[in-house]
Amino acid sequence: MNSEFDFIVRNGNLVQQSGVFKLDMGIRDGCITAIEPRLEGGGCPEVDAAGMTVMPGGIDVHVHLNEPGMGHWEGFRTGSASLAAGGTTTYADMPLNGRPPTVTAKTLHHKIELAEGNSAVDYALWGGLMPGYLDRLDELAGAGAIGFKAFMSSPGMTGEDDFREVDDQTLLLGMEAIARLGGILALHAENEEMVSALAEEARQAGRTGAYDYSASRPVEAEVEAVKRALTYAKQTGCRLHFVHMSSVEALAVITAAKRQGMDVTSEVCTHHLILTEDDLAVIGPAAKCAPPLRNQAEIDGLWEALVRGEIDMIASDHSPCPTELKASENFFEAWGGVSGAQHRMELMIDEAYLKRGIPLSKVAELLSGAPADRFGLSERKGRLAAGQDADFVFIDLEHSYRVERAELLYLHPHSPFIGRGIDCKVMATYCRGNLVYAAGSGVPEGREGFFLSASIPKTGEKKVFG
Ligand SMILES: NC(=O)NC(NC(N)=O)C(=O)[O-]
Ligand SMILES: [Zn+2]
Ligand SMILES: [Zn+2]
Repeated sequence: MNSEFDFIVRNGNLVQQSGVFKLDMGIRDGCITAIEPRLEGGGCPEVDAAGMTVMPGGIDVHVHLNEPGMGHWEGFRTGSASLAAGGTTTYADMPLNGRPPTVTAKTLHHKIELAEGNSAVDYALWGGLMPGYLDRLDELAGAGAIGFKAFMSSPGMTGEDDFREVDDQTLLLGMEAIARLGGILALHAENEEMVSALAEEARQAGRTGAYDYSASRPVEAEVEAVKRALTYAKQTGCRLHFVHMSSVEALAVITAAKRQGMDVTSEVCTHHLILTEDDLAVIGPAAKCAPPLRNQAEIDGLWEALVRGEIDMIASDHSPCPTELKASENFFEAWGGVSGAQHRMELMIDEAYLKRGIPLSKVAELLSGAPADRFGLSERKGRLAAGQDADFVFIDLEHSYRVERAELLYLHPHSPFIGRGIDCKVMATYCRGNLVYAAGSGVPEGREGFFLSASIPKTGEKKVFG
């Protein structure tokens, strides 16, 4: 064999920033080294992608895989397998629900050890900002955290050493420190006093159904938290990323801040774009999350904002738990978090492209390109282009199917999307040129996912990988 490539992907419909084009892709040493209408083979193996839509590997910057300590909820093996099956080739794991949370360099390094040999795809790690750990932000940055995450409302775990929300002072000082490091602070933005008071009131009155839960976490709680965080960011110069935005009003506040020149981005989750509180009432606690599912008018508004370019990226916020914790009749008791890692890309292609006519190139930016840019991964990840890692996904746009429990690769196979029809399917996922998922055969045993270490730059500089 005499070829400049290890293999060629032939005749796929490649989703690129400027549109979708029928092209060949040459792969060598895990990278895309050429993209052209017709590549000379020279005898190397070829993968026939005719009829397939080829998306850049998905980048999901918001998942909770729960190791160490909580691997019985979800771990790197099962969580990363579900991501691979969903077309995600890079994920960023949140600093909580593991025990201990990722708030020191030592705990971050321990996570890397646990992921080693178990992660089907590449990954980055968030470090946590919480009270009492302000002086650990430097070491987390040094250990390669992709950014920092804080909760403005309770994260829902009650152990003494568990991750907990920031008080205003920690938030402000944390932003000061993170700005100095040139990092980004990701925020779960809900006003804790409002949501805990409303929850208490509802529980006391015995109002514990789906609509009662949603009403206990109103849009105002989100808007207030976003405004407060932006005030501190203005004072400190800290870059912000708002996770799982659920309301048009909060997004509008973020858009206004961007127009003033603030360095801030927003993420919206698949479930907030697709499911309503009426769905929560029908599906049950499998669809319980915080902020909660809202109504159809809010969803329509979110889609309009997405079309206007006011949503920067889509994440799953995969927050798994044992299925028993989703069984309670009382919506305040059940675990808050949606298992959604496996369907982010399919659902977005189905809803955004097939149903709403949003171009695939735009969908790919929301799923891959924009998160890569924002979190310093775009030298290697995020787009189908020569010089990038060979992370790509074959999508069959002709394949309709229904989500079934038996096909979920989560440790605990529940999802609010069970029973939902989807009009496209991930047929194969490649990470750095390796096949990490194929419909029919699943995820191979060998796990070669890499840790993507972000050395946090001074503001304005580019990140480099370790
Ligand atoms: N402890 C959690 O995993 N919380 C998560 N739960 C949700 N979203 O319901 C989150 O991201 O806030
Ligand atoms: Zn959150
Ligand atoms: Zn989360």
